[in-house]
Amino acid sequence: MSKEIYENPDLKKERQNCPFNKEEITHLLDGGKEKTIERKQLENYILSDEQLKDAVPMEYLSHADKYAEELRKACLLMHKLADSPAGQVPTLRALMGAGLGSAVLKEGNPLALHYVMFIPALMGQGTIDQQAKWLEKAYNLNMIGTYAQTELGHGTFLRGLETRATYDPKTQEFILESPSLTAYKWWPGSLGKTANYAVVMAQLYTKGKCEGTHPFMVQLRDEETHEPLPGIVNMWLNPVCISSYIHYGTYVKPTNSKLSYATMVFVRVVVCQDVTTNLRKAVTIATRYSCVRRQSELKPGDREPQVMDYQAQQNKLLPPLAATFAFQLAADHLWNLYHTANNNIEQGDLELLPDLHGLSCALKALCSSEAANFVEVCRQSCGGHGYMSCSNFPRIYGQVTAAETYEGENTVLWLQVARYLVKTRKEQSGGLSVKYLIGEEKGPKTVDTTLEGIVKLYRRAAVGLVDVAIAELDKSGRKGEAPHDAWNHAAVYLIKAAQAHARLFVVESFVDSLKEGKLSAPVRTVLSQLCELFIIYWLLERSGDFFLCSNLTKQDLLLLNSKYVELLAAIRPQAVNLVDSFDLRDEVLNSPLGCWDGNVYQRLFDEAAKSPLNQSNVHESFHKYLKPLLKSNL
Ligand SMILES: CC/C=C\C/C=C\C/C=C\C/C=C\C/C=C\CCCC(=O)SCCNC(=O)CCNC(=O)[C@H](O)C(C)(C)COP(=O)(O)OP(=O)(O)OC[C@H]1O[C@@H](n2cnc3c(N)ncnc32)[C@H](O)[C@@H]1OP(=O)(O)O
Ligand SMILES: Cc1cc2nc3c(=O)[nH]c(=O)nc-3n(C[C@H](O)[C@H](O)[C@H](O)COP(=O)(O)OP(=O)(O)OC[C@H]3O[C@@H](n4cnc5c(N)ncnc54)[C@H](O)[C@@H]3O)c2cc1C
Repeated sequence: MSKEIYENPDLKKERQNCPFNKEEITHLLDGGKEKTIERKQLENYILSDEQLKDAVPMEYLSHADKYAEELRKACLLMHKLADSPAGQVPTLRALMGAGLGSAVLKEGNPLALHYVMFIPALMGQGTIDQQAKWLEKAYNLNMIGTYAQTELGHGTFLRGLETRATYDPKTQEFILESPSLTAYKWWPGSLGKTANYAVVMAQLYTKGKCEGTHPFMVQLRDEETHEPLPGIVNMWLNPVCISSYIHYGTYVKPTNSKLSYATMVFVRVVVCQDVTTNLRKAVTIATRYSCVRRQSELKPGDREPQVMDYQAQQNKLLPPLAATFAFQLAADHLWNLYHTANNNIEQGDLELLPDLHGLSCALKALCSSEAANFVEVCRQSCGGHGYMSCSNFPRIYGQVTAAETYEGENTVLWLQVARYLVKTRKEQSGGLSVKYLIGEEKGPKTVDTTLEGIVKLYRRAAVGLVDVAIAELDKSGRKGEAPHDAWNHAAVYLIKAAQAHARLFVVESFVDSLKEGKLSAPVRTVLSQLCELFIIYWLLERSGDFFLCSNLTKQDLLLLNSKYVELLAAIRPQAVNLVDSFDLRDEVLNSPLGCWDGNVYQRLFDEAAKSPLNQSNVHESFHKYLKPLLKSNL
């Protein structure tokens, strides 16, 4: 007799009469039906392996045991690569990020940097000969690498890195040294115990002149014993410069000194997708839980309502739900730009490099900061149970908020974006994503609150805030301030302009994707509602920017507020169906609050029972500490 599959009755009701085809949205997010089939096959292949399951919850292991357990599984995953039904690269991409990878490696992947930065650095900056020598070794895992750039004293200011690589023309060797404590490489993932090689970013000195930061391949540990090589702590020998800038002792300048920063651009691009995956997990957990959880009294005398029926809860969860689509579509556009720019750069055409740098900084800073804020809202929307470690919100939040710092601290990246915007606006020249800055904004300044009218408002704010920042810079200049002081004193305006640019890109990506996409009418309807909700939400959150830069009136704002709450009510009935469309397996969500069946309370109880403290009625510490205290009559 087949066991009746439990489904929480409220969730069951939420799923009845779904007006759109969930699979159509799943395919849209996966990149097509074939990609969905491939993903599901890969998930089955990985998640069915009993050796990849945790015997005990990771939170109850020691630091060293956590490391060992994650390394065991990471190595097992690499052995499974060869037989993966999805092929090596799609499998690696799935295993490195917040999706399938985090379902197995909950504390992090000790081999992530090898694939996310070490190999991309070789591919992006190594010469053909160097790639021939190292790439096969790296792909075959005959070496494990990391990307060692950040030092104790410097992470942001790369021109201030202290590690030096001095070229000795006599021996044709580079001598790498960390001249001070603050020069010690600090933070690189896998550097502590896992990697035996590293791409080390160091200041290149040749003929007594500093030529700036360059990447060097350095062996860290003996390939057999894994012991650190002699002098590894403060002196590294035999590094090799990864790039072809030293010809017979003479330094040959690269076509663009920033090409050595290319690896960071790649990670900024993939981070946008990764934080979006984490946000999808958080929204799914919070939405399903909010339809299972019944609390308080909405209508006097009635049964306790689903907390999702409170407008306040819809206001918490539906904007992040909409954001998952907005960020995914924007990240897809950025990924396409990355490939176009990279192909051009390989042909020596660097024209798109500033656009790629500007946009990757903007989107990485926006998606990571917005996702971190939204994940925290999702956590809070689940009350006390959202605070539990087993809810998975603490881990999801930790992963997303880290992305606000790594790969370029967000504030610093916003200022990079502002530099690019001010230059484009002043020089009236620029590439893809800043066309709106070239020439004057055309059309009437009157406001219409249609979708197109709202997009025009975003464009006005993006242009207007750049002009406000430029006016501040010019004002400081007229007062005789040096450019660097004027820049520092305009930072608040510059960052606002950068953020408005990033929001415009996301809004236009969302709107354009709906225009271009081949969608069924029901899917187009629900995605259009999400799009309109999201762009009004952001406008209401940042209304000051729009008042400053357009003819937006109080009446317009009141109208948009009404439209916003109408959209909350319109989307509410489809919230569970929309998160079901993400097709995130319970193992990927890894949360008793978000499971498909909604059996929340039993799962919470089962999780609590796993705690070592719940294996006995009285813990031994009672007799050691508490009992003596109780008897001490203080
Ligand atoms: C197989 C796997 C595939 C996929 C993976 C799947 C999932 C992965 C998911 C997630 C990732 C998983 C794990 C990742 C975990 C951890 C990774 C984190 C690793 C790190 O943190 S590595 C260290 C990162 N560090 C930084 O980012 C440092 C930030 N600082 C800088 O970048 C620079 O200092 C700076 C840009 C802030 C300033 O540099 P500068 O002072 O040299 O330049 P200026 O400001 O003076 O500008 C001069 C000029 O140069 C232009 N410029 C600057 N940077 C770039 C660039 N990168 N590209 C192009 N152009 C650049 C700038 O615009 C100026 O131009 P202008 O014309 O003169 O104005
Ligand atoms: C989880 C994680 C993983 C990491 N992995 C790696 C890795 O694998 N390899 C690696 O090399 N590094 C790695 N890092 C380091 C990371 O790249 C740096 O922490 C990051 O670049 C920020 O630099 P910082 O720590 O020096 O911060 P700082 O730049 O010192 O930031 C401190 C404050 O100073 C402000 N600030 C700095 N410069 C400016 C400016 N010009 N204008 C205005 N404000 C400014 C910042 O906004 C911030 O508020 C990792 C970090 C984390 C958190």
